Amino acid sequence: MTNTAAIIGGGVIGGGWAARFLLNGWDVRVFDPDPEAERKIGEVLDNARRSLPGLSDVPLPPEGALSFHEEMADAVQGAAWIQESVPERLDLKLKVYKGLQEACDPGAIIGSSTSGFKPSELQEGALRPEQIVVTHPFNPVYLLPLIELVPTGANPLEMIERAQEVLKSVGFFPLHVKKEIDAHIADRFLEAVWREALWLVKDGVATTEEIDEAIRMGFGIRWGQMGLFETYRVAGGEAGMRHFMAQFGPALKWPWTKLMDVPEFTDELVDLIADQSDAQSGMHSIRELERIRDNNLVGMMRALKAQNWGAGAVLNQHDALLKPGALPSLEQADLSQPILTLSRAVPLDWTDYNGHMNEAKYLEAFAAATDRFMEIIGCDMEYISSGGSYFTAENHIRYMNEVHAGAKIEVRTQMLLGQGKKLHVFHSMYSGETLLATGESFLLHVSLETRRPSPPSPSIEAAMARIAEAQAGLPYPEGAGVAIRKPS
Ligand SMILES: NC(=O)C1=CN([C@@H]2O[C@H](COP(=O)(O)OP(=O)(O)OC[C@H]3O[C@@H](n4cnc5c(N)ncnc54)[C@H](O)[C@@H]3O)[C@@H](O)[C@H]2O)C=CC1
Ligand SMILES: C[N+](C)(C)CC(=O)CC(=O)[O-]
Repeated sequence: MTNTAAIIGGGVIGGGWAARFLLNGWDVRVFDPDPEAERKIGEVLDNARRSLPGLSDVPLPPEGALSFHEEMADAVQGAAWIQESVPERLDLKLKVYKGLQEACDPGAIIGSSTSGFKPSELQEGALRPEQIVVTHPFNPVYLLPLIELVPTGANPLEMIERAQEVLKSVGFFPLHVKKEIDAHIADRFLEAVWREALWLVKDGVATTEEIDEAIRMGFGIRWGQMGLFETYRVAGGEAGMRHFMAQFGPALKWPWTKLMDVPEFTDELVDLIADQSDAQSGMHSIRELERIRDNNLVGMMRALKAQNWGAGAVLNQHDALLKPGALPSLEQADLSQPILTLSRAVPLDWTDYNGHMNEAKYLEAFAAATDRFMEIIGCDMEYISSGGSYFTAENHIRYMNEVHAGAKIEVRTQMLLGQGKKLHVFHSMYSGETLLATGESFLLHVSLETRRPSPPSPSIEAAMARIAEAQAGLPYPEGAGVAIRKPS
């Protein structure tokens, strides 16, 4: 079966699924009766294209093909994954499964984005209940990794494992919810917080803005990296969770929450909340807020990536899945040409107030290209842990063209000198055929013990000699060896 996904319902969530699959190389076929669906998905895709590819430090596969279909039966033909994201109404979802199961491949996985229905409710009366499973995502689906994967006993183990594999392959973190329950796991928390927040506004204790500050200035950031239990374990000090529970256990019986005591959802309450929300955020359009949200999420997730923690660890695992074949080794590269040493998309957090990639990030990209060149000649992590490495002695960057978030960039590296302890490389950065910048670096091989220059291993010498011989015919690059001229 090809990597084809069918998206049934292309609103906020279906659009996010479409973007996630497309940008990970899947063909996507959409069915949505809304005449505006194509435009709406286009806008979600614009957001996804600027934010998702740069989350990876390796290139994503080439984008898949997107098509829109007038008939649901046509959209699901040949699809390995069918994602249902129609409005949260059980009768509508059941009707949709009936129609699509008559036309789809019996081996295809049918995932439902339902926020709260149990999978057994979705499977009831279905032609093939074993095909249907809850795959509950989080908005924005193209950035957030969590999928609550909720099967029932009707779903074969093989299908659950295949679903996990597909979800991981497009960068998700499938959380297998082993016991079905209304609203799964995460939405139960969101409901509890939402309910309490409605009370606080209704009773005039806090405005919508004050509640948002209470979340984002404190526990919201903390939750994003450690969740609830690990955070509270740390809050218990050296005695950990037991001490935390002893200290705060009694508070559970104090009037700290109203919980199931739901405020009456009157027009007055809706007006109060909506008016406060307009006063808080009405100066931004929804598209602007989506972009602000995406900028922040990308920055936070890439910070977690550097720590290899939480959502950041999931991103690293996805990079590892994509990595094979991304950059050539010494044996694979055409050594007679500058060697491909970096291929990636510009991350959102590399852009600045001028709306383009910041000057400092060119050095970050060239430094990554130098690291890759070191790996190619044999100065990899294993070699470095044996005590040898390179230190950079000098860099010179020329900026020629600007580049924006999401654009694919490549760096090709020519070795100008690789002899003894000296390594002199010239990097050229491209977006397509456009030369964006050049970066020239001079490095010295060092002993990490003495911190002084030292000769490299014979195998590094040999690799450099091979490249020097192969690249001997290349012209000396225009721009190499130059510096900023004295103003005349
Ligand atoms: N919006 C959110 O924050 C989240 C929503 N969900 C769930 O995702 C599902 C979809 O929600 P949203 O995308 O927010 O709703 P939405 O209203 O933005 O999109 C629903 C789409 O389904 C289309 N549709 C209606 N009937 C259809 C049919 N018979 N066949 C195909 N398409 C049809 C509509 O035209 C619309 O484009 C719901 O089950 C919801 O609970 C899950 C996670 C988060
Ligand atoms: C509000 N909601 C129940 C639709 C939320 C979700 O289902 C998940 C999310 O993205 O917050």
